[in-house]
Amino acid sequence: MSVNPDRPAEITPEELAAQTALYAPFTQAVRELVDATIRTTVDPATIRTAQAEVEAITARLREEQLEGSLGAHFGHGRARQPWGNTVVGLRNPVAPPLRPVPAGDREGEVHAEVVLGAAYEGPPGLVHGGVSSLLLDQILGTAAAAAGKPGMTAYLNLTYRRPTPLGPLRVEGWVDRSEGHKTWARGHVVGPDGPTVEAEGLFVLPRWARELLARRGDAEAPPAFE
Ligand SMILES: CCCCCCCCCCCCCC(=O)SCCNC(=O)CCNC(=O)[C@H](O)C(C)(C)COP(=O)(O)OP(=O)(O)OC[C@H]1O[C@@H](n2cnc3c(N)ncnc32)[C@H](O)[C@@H]1OP(=O)(O)O
Repeated sequence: MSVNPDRPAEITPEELAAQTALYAPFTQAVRELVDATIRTTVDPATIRTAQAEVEAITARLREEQLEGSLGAHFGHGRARQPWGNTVVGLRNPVAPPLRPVPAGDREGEVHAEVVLGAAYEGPPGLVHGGVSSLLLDQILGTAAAAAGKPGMTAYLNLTYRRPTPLGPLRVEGWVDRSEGHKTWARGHVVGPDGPTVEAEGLFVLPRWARELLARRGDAEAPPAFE
């Protein structure tokens, strides 16, 4: 986790809400810019003008910025905000974003509705296989964390049953079983015609985290990432 000494790790729910209201629409606007960049058919002069405008905005934003990545150092209580995360990050325009919510009745089960547009294309008109893997890694990890057994991905096995079309999709994850610090999770991407990609993965609470918890006498669980 990266730490920015200028920003407090503990912020109030009100400050969290204010930052969410500020950054969520800004990030969405940049996401729209990416989609428009891919799909625009305007004339060459307009492209050059737009490029200069985008470069000017980038320069303005770089006048003040963090060193390194955003990390997940701030939040309220035990909840940390992974706002730079490439799948769920509220401040990351690369994130589709995925918004997993508790669902179903399997252990740790979480679902996320998502619309993947032109930015996530692999084969023409279809979702890139690596993007499906990205979403499944996150949702399986979230399921493990939701079950109170957070961990890092040790392995992730994927079976691509059929092509995944761009457009509206659902991503589901749940815990299959666990033994101590090891949790096996399963999940799939569901398209208009049913599951397209299936995943099975192992999530391990790393040795350093286990040792940290042992030093604290197991009094405190690992941080929860919202
Ligand atoms: C701090 C937690 C973070 C929580 C984040 C929640 C956010 C949710 C969303 C995030 C979603 C996004 C998620 C991401 O993107 S996570 C980013 C992608 N993943 C990584 O970068 C992980 C890199 N690898 C490691 O850090 C360590 O190797 C891990 C953590 C995996 C093991 O750790 P560590 O080296 O310290 O522990 P250990 O050596 O004592 O091994 C422990 C046990 O595990 C067994 N084993 C290990 N590897 C394998 C394997 N490949 N197959 C089968 N078994 C395996 C091993 O045999 C042993 O078993 P046992 O002898 O005890 O029975």
